[in-house]
Amino acid sequence: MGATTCAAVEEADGLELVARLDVGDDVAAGLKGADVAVVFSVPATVLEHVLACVEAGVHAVVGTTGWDDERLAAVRSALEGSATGVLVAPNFAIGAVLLMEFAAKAAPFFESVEVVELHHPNKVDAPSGTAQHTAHAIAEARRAAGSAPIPDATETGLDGARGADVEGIRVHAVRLRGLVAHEEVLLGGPGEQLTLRHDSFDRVSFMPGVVHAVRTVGSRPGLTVGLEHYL
Ligand SMILES: NC(=O)C1=CN([C@@H]2O[C@H](COP(=O)(O)OP(=O)(O)OC[C@H]3O[C@@H](n4cnc5c(N)ncnc54)[C@H](OP(=O)(O)O)[C@@H]3O)[C@@H](O)[C@H]2O)C=CC1
Ligand SMILES: O=C(O)C1=N[C@H](C(=O)O)C[C@H](O)C1
Repeated sequence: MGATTCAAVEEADGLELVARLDVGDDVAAGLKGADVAVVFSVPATVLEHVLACVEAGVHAVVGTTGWDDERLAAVRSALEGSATGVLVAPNFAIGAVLLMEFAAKAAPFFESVEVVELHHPNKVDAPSGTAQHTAHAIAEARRAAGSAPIPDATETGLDGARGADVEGIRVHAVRLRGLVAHEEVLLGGPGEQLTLRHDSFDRVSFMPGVVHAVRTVGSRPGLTVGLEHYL
């Protein structure tokens, strides 16, 4: 993602690539002269990198996954009283953002909803950040609508066979050579099924969203989670 992002920024009107940082580089020194940093590193170091951006007053567009409430709270707290903006977006593909919105809209109308994410086998985290964001959006929509719990989604007694439980939504992770990044949301009711699917066949699919975020983050102080808030 780092290399694809650098190429996209170099091609984008009005943007200038001022540095590329990799493992071992001095992040604080690399941020000098930058307005915005784009972060696609690894879950283990992403918080440290984002806090370095906040400390330097550099806006951050963050694609790295593996976030939890505690780490997001640390970013929020570092940003208090600051004009700096941070966007943490689990997926920059416009189609994936729309899939999440469509899934949340449809979720209260079906008895059962499950999420299947499918990725290349080099992915280090599971379930994907996108699948977790999707499950949270579905759970929130069902709560708001007063939907009943999904049958057979919690306390199944079938550990390892029914995927992860994310807020009462079952999320399944497939890792397969040849795949890039894909997600399906399956919604079932008596006698019918709705399937929503998004496929990223190439990493260029994330670039329009990344470039839009780079152009927008400076006008959005504080922490934003999800590209949908910038569209
Ligand atoms: N939000 C979105 O739309 C997308 C998000 N992602 C997420 O982005 C992240 C990166 O994905 P991807 O590019 O495929 O993964 P890669 O493994 O290809 O890249 C990770 C990069 O981080 C570097 N890195 C590792 N440790 C450090 C460190 N301590 N400091 C700085 N850099 C480090 C790696 O360097 P080296 O190779 O030298 O180890 C590598 O260049 C993942 O969390 C993934 O889920 C991916 C695609 C889209
Ligand atoms: O690691 C990946 O490749 C991807 N990671 C993100 C995620 O975890 O959701 C976004 C996309 O699915 C590609």
